[in-house]
Amino acid sequence: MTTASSQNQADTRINARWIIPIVPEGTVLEDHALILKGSHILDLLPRAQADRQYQCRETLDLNQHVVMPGLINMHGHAAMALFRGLADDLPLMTWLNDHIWPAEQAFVGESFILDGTRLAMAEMLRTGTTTFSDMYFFPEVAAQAARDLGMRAQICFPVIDFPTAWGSGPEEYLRKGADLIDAWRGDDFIMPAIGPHAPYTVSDGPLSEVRALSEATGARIQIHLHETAFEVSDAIERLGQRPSARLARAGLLGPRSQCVHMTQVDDSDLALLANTGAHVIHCPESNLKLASGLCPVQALMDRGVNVAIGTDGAASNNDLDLFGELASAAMLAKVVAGDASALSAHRALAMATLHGARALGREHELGSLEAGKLADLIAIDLSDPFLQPVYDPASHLVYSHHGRAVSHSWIHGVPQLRDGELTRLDLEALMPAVRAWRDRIRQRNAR
Ligand SMILES: CSC[C@H]1O[C@@H](n2cnc3c(O)ncnc32)[C@H](O)[C@@H]1O
Ligand SMILES: [Zn+2]
Repeated sequence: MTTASSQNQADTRINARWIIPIVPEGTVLEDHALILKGSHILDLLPRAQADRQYQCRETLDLNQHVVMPGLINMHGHAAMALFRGLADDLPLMTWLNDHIWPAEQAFVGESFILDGTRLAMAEMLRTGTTTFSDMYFFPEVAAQAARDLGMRAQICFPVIDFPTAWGSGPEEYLRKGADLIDAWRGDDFIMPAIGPHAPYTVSDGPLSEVRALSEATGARIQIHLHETAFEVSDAIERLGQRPSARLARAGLLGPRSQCVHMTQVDDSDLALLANTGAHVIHCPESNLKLASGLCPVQALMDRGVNVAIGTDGAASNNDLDLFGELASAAMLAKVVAGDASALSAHRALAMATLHGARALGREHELGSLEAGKLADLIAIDLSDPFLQPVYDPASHLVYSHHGRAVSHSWIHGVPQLRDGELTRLDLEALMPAVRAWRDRIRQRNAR
């Protein structure tokens, strides 16, 4: 007989209709319980066994829900949420040169970053993201905002050849960035990283400083790479080599590198990525909207390249719902590979969780529901009539679902979303600031 005193003590027990732990891939557990203690997952086991083994402070019955690891949005520019819908239906270089960079020059500053990042974090939390990667100006402000809220974030400080509101050029960016890395060393939530913008905006000198800083500190490097065919053909014409080859020669491709977009991939690129252990971050909706191109996800995975997923900024997507991104990714992968079995629903879910954790170098503690890992998880309510009947919850999560059905989330064991309501961020209180930015930005555009 089990007595209360022989039971293990824990904080939270979640009884879920389905649990998709991601590891082993393809698994759907029914009528299991997840046990949380402090910031970690203590156990994942059948409910009857949990009754015998654990006494928990609180128990949550999620009988119409799927529980899975929190999503990891591996690429974005969070504060660009304030530029959502500002410049649509344009190709990348026109969008950047004629619209986005002038708007950033006019408006980006500390308060823009704080308000925009908070708006983006609210949307990401509401749609199931628990960890995000950001590459934007005033990264110290974004880092503090994420830490204050309790979201996990890789914060990539920008390196770009021209002056911006954040600094006068690469030398200052790298100096401030090294301080950022020092400031957050050892933090569980904030992972400072280096964000050289793209091969066409960062020259060889700063690129070699980026490599040196990454080698000295272990910081990851995230870069927009092979986003368009023009980027590649222009580099071949001007420099006589593909951007991927230039980065490899500069020592920038390796297990700490995250290459964002990769819509142009030939055999030499495949070999470079596979041989160096660099990660690819796929942003399907941004690639579609800017007509940039299509990433050959299945071919990359077949060669053993780790492919994670990101939304990019809300100005080129135009939302931060990673579940929507997964639907786009899964369907595009099939067309690109000419194979309906490419990027299955379960593999897509792994791409948004475990593969992101791998790119961050935190696969041992994030990205799957396993005892000993951090308690970053979400619940999705599948009771909606238009999600019936349920044969395989993974199918609905990827093909039939949108992020608004996410009902609960925990990060580091702390509840962030309860019955669809954010617990630690007052979205209503943020709205006046968002409207004020809209008015200012609209006024300038009307001139
Ligand atoms: C130097 S901070 C980041 C910089 O990148 C710009 N940006 C946003 N989306 C994209 C994209 O898809 N490709 C290239 N650059 C992008 C953003 O506006 C910032 O200026
Ligand atoms: Zn981007």
